[in-house]
Amino acid sequence: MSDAYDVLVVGAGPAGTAAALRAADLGARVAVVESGPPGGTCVNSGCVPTRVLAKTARLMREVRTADAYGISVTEQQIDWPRTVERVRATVERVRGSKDDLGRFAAAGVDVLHGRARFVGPHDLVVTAADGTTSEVRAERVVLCVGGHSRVLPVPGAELATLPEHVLDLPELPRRVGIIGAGNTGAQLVTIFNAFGSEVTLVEVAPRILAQTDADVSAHVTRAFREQGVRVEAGVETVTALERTDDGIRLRWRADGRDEDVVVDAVLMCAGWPASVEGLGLEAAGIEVGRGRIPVDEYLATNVGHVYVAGDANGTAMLVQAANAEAEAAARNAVLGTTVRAPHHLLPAGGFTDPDYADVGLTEEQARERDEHCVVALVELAELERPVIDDRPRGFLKLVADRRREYLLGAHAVGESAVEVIQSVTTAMAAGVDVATLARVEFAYPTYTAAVGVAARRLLDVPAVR
Ligand SMILES: Cc1cc2nc3c(=O)[nH]c(=O)nc-3n(C[C@H](O)[C@H](O)[C@H](O)COP(=O)(O)OP(=O)(O)OC[C@H]3O[C@@H](n4cnc5c(N)ncnc54)[C@H](O)[C@@H]3O)c2cc1C
Ligand SMILES: NC(=O)c1ccc[n+]([C@@H]2O[C@H](COP(=O)([O-])OP(=O)(O)OC[C@H]3O[C@@H](n4cnc5c(N)ncnc54)[C@H](O)[C@@H]3O)[C@@H](O)[C@H]2O)c1
Repeated sequence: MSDAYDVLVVGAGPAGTAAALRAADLGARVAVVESGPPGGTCVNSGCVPTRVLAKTARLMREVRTADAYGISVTEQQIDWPRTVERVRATVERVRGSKDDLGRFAAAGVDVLHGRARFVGPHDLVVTAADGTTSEVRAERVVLCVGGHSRVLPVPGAELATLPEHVLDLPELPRRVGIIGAGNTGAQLVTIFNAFGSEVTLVEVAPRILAQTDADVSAHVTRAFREQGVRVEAGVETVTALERTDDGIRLRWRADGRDEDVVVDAVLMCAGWPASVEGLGLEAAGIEVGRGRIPVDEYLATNVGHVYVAGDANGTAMLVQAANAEAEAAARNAVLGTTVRAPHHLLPAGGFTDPDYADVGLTEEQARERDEHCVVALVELAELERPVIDDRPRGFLKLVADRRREYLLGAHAVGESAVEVIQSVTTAMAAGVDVATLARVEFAYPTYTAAVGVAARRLLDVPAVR
């Protein structure tokens, strides 16, 4: 005899947690199945640990320049076991403060610990860690299974460390090879560079952070190179990893030549396919795409009663997207399929050195739609705060329509880039026009003041300083 639910949610990361709580809130009988600790990639091996490492990296950089402020610090060295301990303790604290299990209990959501697998369109089997199984039946299913790092099909791939296992490195590697310069790879560059490791970054796309605005990507590339990082973008492919006497040889081909570097650790950050292995999608007739579970605009799969929210549908792999999609998927699952996936404004950024962030269209995308769109760029060095803080490098770029009325996108690189972009996002979400934004007073001295200067520049109004 199997338990029966109105809605079964698979996965308790950001998407699954939001979907289960919303579905329960709408009156459904809900269960969530999770094979690991609650919080998913974000809390346990993604955003949270990476953010703590980014803060550690920031502290290292600050300590290196402390002398200029008259602060003498004699030894700057990473104690890797203590760093790892700190990260793990913070993950615990975040899990505690989120208290997902407590929130599930309060909302009446049943939690089934184990791995879920479809055995029919409405039937799943949950296998617990001790091997015991239970059967579950559900009217509707919301898959929030997230993803995992892609392992490249190259000889020696097993020698690489995946980003989710970085904390398992036995010691701080003196030399690090990083494959892939998406958000994960770029953040790990900054972390290990600040920790004193020699870093080589290998990327197949013509530029690093290929999804960001081209000027942002160029700025971060320049900064990485100045910091001593070897940046190899536009390579043909990584060909092999080989064990050597004193490390791992990372081989790749570029411009028809074989290149290599010997390092102590290779971090493989080459993509993030959906976790569909062992999920039994075929038993439910659910189609799988390349590394993702395809959905329509309502987040429904080809099997109408199964929805996918979060990383697993491969649209926008960010916590903010997971939350918004989960809300829509839960409503569709409980109330009928009427709500479209909300993907309009998604601010995002990376905690590198320098930070970068964006929202909306890149300049390139905006020009493809209308070559007469208007762009204003403010260098951070034009403002006082970045100069005061010794952080004068970077910029904010605003992209507006040809009538200079509405913002289409914003791109920032430099100190506090993510927070600056968040303010622009708030204005965009509220439909604030450029003229209104240009009249807003910004507190002095702040990085966000760049928004006002850029808005005035879009209107060709000289900045008063
Ligand atoms: C290194 C790194 C840093 C990141 N930093 C940021 C950041 O700063 N900001 C940001 O917005 N995003 C960041 N992300 C992305 C963010 O982590 C994801 O977008 C987010 O976690 C997606 O949530 P999700 O619920 O879709 O999937 P996940 O968080 O991956 O959760 C999926 C859950 O499903 C469970 N599961 C899978 N299969 C099954 C099954 N068959 N049965 C039961 N349970 C199952 C898994 O155990 C997991 O707990 C980062 C990602 C990485 C890798
Ligand atoms: N701060 C953040 O918001 C944050 C941080 C980390 C990850 N994430 C999200 O998580 C998801 C996964 O990120 P990711 O960076 O792990 O994956 P990704 O898919 O975004 O980037 C992978 C990179 O690896 C490169 N690559 C692929 N094959 C390669 C090869 N053979 N050799 C060299 N390079 C190769 C790709 O061109 C790409 O640039 C993304 O959607 C990302 O936005 C977000």
